Amino acid sequence: MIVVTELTKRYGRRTAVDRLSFEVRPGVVTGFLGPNGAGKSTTLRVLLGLHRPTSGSATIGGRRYDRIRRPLREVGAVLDADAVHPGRTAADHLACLARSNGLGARRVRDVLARVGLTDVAGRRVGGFSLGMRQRLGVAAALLGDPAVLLLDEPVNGLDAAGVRWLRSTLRALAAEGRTVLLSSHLMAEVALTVDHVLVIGRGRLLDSAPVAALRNRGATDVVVRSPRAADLATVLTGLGASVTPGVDGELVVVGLDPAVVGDAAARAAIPVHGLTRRGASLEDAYLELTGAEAEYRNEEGAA
Ligand SMILES: Nc1ncnc2c1ncn2[C@@H]1O[C@H](COP(=O)(O)OP(=O)(O)OP(=O)(O)O)[C@@H](O)[C@H]1O
Repeated sequence: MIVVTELTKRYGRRTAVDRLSFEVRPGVVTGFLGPNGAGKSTTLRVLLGLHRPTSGSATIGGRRYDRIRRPLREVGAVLDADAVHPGRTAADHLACLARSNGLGARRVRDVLARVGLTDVAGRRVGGFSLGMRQRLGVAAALLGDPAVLLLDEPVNGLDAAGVRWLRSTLRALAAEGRTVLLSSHLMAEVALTVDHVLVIGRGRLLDSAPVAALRNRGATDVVVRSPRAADLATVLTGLGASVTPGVDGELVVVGLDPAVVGDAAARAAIPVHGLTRRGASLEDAYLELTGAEAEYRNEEGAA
């Protein structure tokens, strides 16, 4: 469990994090979202004891990071995929970390296997692709078998296979009861990976919600296809919907649930060949939340 309470962090006159409070629960993957400069990395750095808070607190398992006796066994972090000496092999890098944290060689083998790097364990990290370096970062974070995982922009630069791998790995780690928090500035990047999102802007919490709730918040359309589209349009308009005809007998219906559309077609004996809810994208909901922040930044950029 991660608990951030009234956390403020200032760098000189710039307030990076502004009285931020939130909790991250175990068992689910939580996304920490916000536009560039929103304060995500700063918050993670405070959580990891790399920066001191100006005020407020940030704890992991009830303790500040610097009070945790064996940090690697409590919290694993993936901050920067390039923070590994390029001349070292993957196995050496992990073995060194394990030794300095009192962990056995067995753990190195286990985490290499878990992230699928066993076959390249003896290769120098300098020759690794970004995806392989990200895997190595996750392996290092898992060395101490921690209950909490923090990942800063882990999806950045990964290809489709890498994203899929990360998604299933993080989901599996959460399913084991771990607390998993990953940051991103793009909703689309993490929409399929996270269960819950914390959205921040200008250092403040804008929202904390399950992804499903955020998805349902925006307006939704129903797309229905029928060989008698014109008749169906008349029926649906009669029920108060706004109906826009598309191609191939498709109608875009606003103002009715899919069930109501299907039932109305059945009552009128109009065949339906397709019926789908087209949700406002999560990205839309996210942009709406962070819109004011983006405007502020654009003005700042223009100035
Ligand atoms: N060490 C620092 N010294 C001064 N200002 C900093 C420092 N670190 C961050 N900031 C400022 O604090 C604000 C928040 O930055 P932070 O890196 O936490 O945002 P972020 O949400 O992680 O952004 P990004 O998605 O771009 O990584 C920004 O305005 C940034 O310029």
